[in-house]
Amino acid sequence: MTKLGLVGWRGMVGSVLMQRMAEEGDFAHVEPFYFSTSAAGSAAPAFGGKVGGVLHDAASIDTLKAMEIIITCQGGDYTKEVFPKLRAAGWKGHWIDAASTLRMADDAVIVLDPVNLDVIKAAQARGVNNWIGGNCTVSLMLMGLGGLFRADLVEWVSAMTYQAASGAGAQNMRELLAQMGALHDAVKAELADPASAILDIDRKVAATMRSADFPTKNFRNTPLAGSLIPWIDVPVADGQSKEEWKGGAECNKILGRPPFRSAGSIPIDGLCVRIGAMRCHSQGLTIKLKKDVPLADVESLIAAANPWVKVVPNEREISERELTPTAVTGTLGVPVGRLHKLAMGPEYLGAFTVGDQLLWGAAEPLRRMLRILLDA
Ligand SMILES: NC(=O)C1=CN([C@@H]2O[C@H](COP(=O)(O)OP(=O)(O)OC[C@H]3O[C@@H](n4cnc5c(N)ncnc54)[C@H](OP(=O)(O)O)[C@@H]3O)[C@@H](O)[C@H]2O)C=CC1
Ligand SMILES: N[C@@H](CC(=O)OP(=O)(O)O)C(=O)O
Repeated sequence: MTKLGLVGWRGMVGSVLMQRMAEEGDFAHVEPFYFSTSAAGSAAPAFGGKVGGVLHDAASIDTLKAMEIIITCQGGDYTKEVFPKLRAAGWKGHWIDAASTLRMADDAVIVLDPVNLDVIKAAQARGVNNWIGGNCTVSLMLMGLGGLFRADLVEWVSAMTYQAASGAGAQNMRELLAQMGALHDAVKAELADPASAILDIDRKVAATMRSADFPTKNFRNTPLAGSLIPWIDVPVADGQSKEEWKGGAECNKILGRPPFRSAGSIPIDGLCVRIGAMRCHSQGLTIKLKKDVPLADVESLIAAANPWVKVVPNEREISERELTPTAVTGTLGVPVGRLHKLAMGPEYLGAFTVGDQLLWGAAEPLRRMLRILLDA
């Protein structure tokens, strides 16, 4: 039975991964070894009905070296610290990682098999053994639009994102809820009085958001509830944030295209914005098609690309019901809607897509890569 090392299994992404592995019966195919950066020696969990013994030290290269496959959701600092030492010690096993650290490395593949199984298979044949999950926004956009890329119809894409608090981490999700609670508390009495003036309520809400007591530590001192944050991650070149840069860089790599901004790559760019959703990222997309393709054909191509994408008719009621974070959260479905040709011309397509940032955005591509390796 394949020895599988699990690192970061109790974090937010790791917990979603464990839940999905249990649901899909993946533990039946492996001998799991659980690692910890904080509690080595304590009892390991028993996901999938398999008792895992004790927690191993996630910094122990000797123990990690005995694994045939390691999946880590521990984060980039862990990868930076441990991965080079493990390879330097001669470890030849498969490394599956949620962190961005190794994504653009030449000897690593960004995995999203419903979109790039061909790239994964070719890499397996070359002996690649570093398999990295893509950025959540990127993976969710490609799950939605994969059919158009596969048909080579996309000249460029502009993605305007509406990213959930979960992308910033578990503490940020908590802080968003604390902010919502603080805003409600500030105007509770006025809300209970139907005769109160809405502009007084609004003034109090704005004052609460701007007050020094408002809980904003995790969001870099910026309120999110009742507002938004038009910057995600650090600045990079050309006026972009790193999250925006990942759109172009990672999409092209996932699709097996030349590097972003070089000949043959697809320009993909836009603005990434944090909003007060819990764990679903949404994206408003402008797509320049290579030619005028009838809308019905566009819809068929999108719908046929994978079993999880679903075209939502461009109608008000169904869009309000099915094309929202509330409808999608906790599911593997990737609805794509608002599909219509834009006023700029018949090659310009408007679209809106929503996806769970912790499932297809993080855990699911890793889980599926594990199965590809186990089934090889
Ligand atoms: N959040 C996201 O949207 C995405 C994250 N990623 C990547 O995954 C990495 C992990 O992200 P995420 O899961 O959000 O990180 P978490 O902070 O939830 O978990 C990371 C680690 O923190 C330790 N930890 C300390 N206190 C707790 C606690 N109270 N509950 C659970 N774990 C705790 C655990 O390590 P230990 O058990 O060893 O103590 C855990 O494995 C990120 O750094 C990023 O690289 C990738 C895609 C999306
Ligand atoms: N940066 C993403 C989440 C994330 O972890 O991305 P990456 O895996 O590329 O570091 C967000 O804030 O929504």
